Amino acid sequence: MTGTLIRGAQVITMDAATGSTPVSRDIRIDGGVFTEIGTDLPAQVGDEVIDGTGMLVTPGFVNAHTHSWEYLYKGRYDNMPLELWMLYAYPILGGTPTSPDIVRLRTLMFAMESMKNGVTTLVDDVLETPGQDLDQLAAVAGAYESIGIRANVSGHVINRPFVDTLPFVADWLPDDLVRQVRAQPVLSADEYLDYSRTAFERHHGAAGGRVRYMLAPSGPQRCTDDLLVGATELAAEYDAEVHIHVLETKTQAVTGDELYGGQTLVEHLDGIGAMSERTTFAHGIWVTDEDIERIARRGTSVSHNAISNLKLGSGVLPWRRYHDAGVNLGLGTDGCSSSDTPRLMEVMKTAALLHKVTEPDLTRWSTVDEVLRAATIGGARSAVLDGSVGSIEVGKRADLVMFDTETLAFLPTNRLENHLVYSENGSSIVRVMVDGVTTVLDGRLTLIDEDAVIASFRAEMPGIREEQDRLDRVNDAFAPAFSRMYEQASGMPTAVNRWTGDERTWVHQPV
Ligand SMILES: Nc1nc2[nH]cnc2c(=O)[nH]1
Repeated sequence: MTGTLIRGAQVITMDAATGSTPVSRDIRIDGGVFTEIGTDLPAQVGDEVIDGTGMLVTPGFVNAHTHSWEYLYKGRYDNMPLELWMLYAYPILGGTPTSPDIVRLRTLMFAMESMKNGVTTLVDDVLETPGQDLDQLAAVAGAYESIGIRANVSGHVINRPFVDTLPFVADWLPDDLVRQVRAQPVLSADEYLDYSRTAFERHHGAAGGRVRYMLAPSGPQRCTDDLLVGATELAAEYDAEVHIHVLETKTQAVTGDELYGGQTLVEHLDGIGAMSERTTFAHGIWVTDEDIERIARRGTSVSHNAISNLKLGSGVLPWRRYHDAGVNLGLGTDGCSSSDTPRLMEVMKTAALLHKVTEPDLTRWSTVDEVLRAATIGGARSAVLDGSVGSIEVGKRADLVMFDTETLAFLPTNRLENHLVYSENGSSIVRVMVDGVTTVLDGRLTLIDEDAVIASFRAEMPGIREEQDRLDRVNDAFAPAFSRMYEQASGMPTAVNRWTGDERTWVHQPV
């Protein structure tokens, strides 16, 4: 067999000509790339021919921001704002190291659920134990190699004491607890960059380019400036993504005032040279108009993580203002502890609905076209950078999702693109391809034994749960201080809703 020919499908190409409007096309794939797209294409000798009648084919979806390790805590926490939730989900005094076996299993579980939902590329900001264990990173990268998905893996790092990355909290905590937290080891910038160089050499471009390493300073207020600048420079050397959480919560906006003398976190990052077209900001909710202009000017992308932002009560990203400024947006699920799902289609639907509530002027509501763009080429541009994925065009990597439209979700097939975003949840997916290889067929993974993975994962879960219960009890000691800090920060004016004086109005309300 040489190539694959998909005949007579409805195709959302996301190319410049037809965008998100379905058109009838044949698609030929060879050597992992789309080689021909047209009508009445002849099959070549040895081609596998797939009947596309009644099928909708889209580019593979890109999850532009997630944390695979949180798969273990799906459904575990609820009704906590980010700062309190992070205390539990990211144990402040450090968790126990996780074995590479568990890392591999949880990554596979996460990737299985992602890919069955049409995700062909994901940006996995993996948090590992302090010290950044390369064996764990190898387990994550290896899992993605074996399951056939395209992935960026990090390198997530916090290198300032956690209590100093948040406003006020140290004031509320007993001194001995603050001392304990400050005594925790943190990586120096050089240690992180050395680790990252090794990770680049081992993983960047593995599996024919499918697996890439990225740098992931957790947030400007969580990292030293030399680490942020060093990461930006190293990313340029390896042409890799730099992934940073920025202005997810009002508390973080207050932090900017406290740490950077009234500068916003975006101003600070720009001022030290830590923003470029390789940078993606995760969240980007509490931004000023000027921040958005800076983001546009630097060509930095933003990942919109609508469901996680709702679940943690963080706020709503200013979708229309980003579009007005021409900022490239992707969509992300965030981790399964703050969103409970790696299914990007849920984020697509939420993003399409949410911004109809936040914008009173209906000409400024979110559209299906914008959502599909963010879920495909927008996310791809932020993650893969070189334009080789994200749309169905000749020469691009052959990542696609095929939906059966003769299903309850798609019938009566009025406008397929609307059904895709508003009616379908992944249940009509019959095939997923990455690099021209079928990775999901009729609801089953093709490259790994998913039943065996699930069985092993289930066997590990009781021990994992017990350890997390123990850590929760340790972290309970910090919770009251974190709650008070959250309340205090929430009540404060911030850079994004500052009193303007003359006009006597509040400006830039994010919702
Ligand atoms: N939502 C969210 N998840 C995280 N995981 C690690 N850091 C963060 C963060 O800042 N926000």
